Amino acid sequence: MFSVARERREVAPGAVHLPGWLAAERRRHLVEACRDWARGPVPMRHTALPGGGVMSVRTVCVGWHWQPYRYSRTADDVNGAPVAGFPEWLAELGRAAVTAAYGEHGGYAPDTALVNFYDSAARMGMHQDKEERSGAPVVSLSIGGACVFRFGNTETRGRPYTDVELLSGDLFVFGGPSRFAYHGVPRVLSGAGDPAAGLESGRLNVTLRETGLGGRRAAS
Ligand SMILES: O=C(O)CCC(=O)C(=O)O
Ligand SMILES: [Fe+2]
Repeated sequence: MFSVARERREVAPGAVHLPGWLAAERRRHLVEACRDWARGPVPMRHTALPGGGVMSVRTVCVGWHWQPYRYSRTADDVNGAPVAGFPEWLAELGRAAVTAAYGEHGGYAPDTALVNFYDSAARMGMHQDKEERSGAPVVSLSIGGACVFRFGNTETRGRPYTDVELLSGDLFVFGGPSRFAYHGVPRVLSGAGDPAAGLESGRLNVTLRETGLGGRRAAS
């Protein structure tokens, strides 16, 4: 079969795409962890938006709970439960990811993860990740069906932007001058999942961030 080589690419200054970074074993482990987090103490749900709608992706958070547009330790817009602890292995994975992107991790200490599940119809509009009080990079890990990831600029939701295809195992890190760039997922391209990683259908995306909000909550 003819295949197009996918290589490391700096999409914008500080925004790096590393195709196929997560090996099968790590993908499997991450899928299993996401399944555990989705079971509770806070269930995976469609986040309610202030305008009355809901997001099409389903989300569960680790370390800190994100709701539009703040972080808290309890899932006040879901069931009020304390969010699952942020495990050390996930922080280590984040440091390895930043090192892979930039050559060093600079003491990266992520303390929250947003786990998003996309079915074939789900999408995410252009937004900034800006509730964090830290300029540390965002680490984005994708597993499952391919999607179009749109990475833009820090000024507007519109052009210029670059559309990147994210496949299972891809890493995307955005920091430095790109940390507060608008980005989104205009469409999912495949509902195939990643059966080798234990994901039968859909797409999982995990973003790691430093909230800058205080001490880490240890996993129990
Ligand atoms: O699903 C993705 O690739 C991006 C997710 C995202 O931007 C977010 O959770 O803030
Ligand atoms: Fe985001």
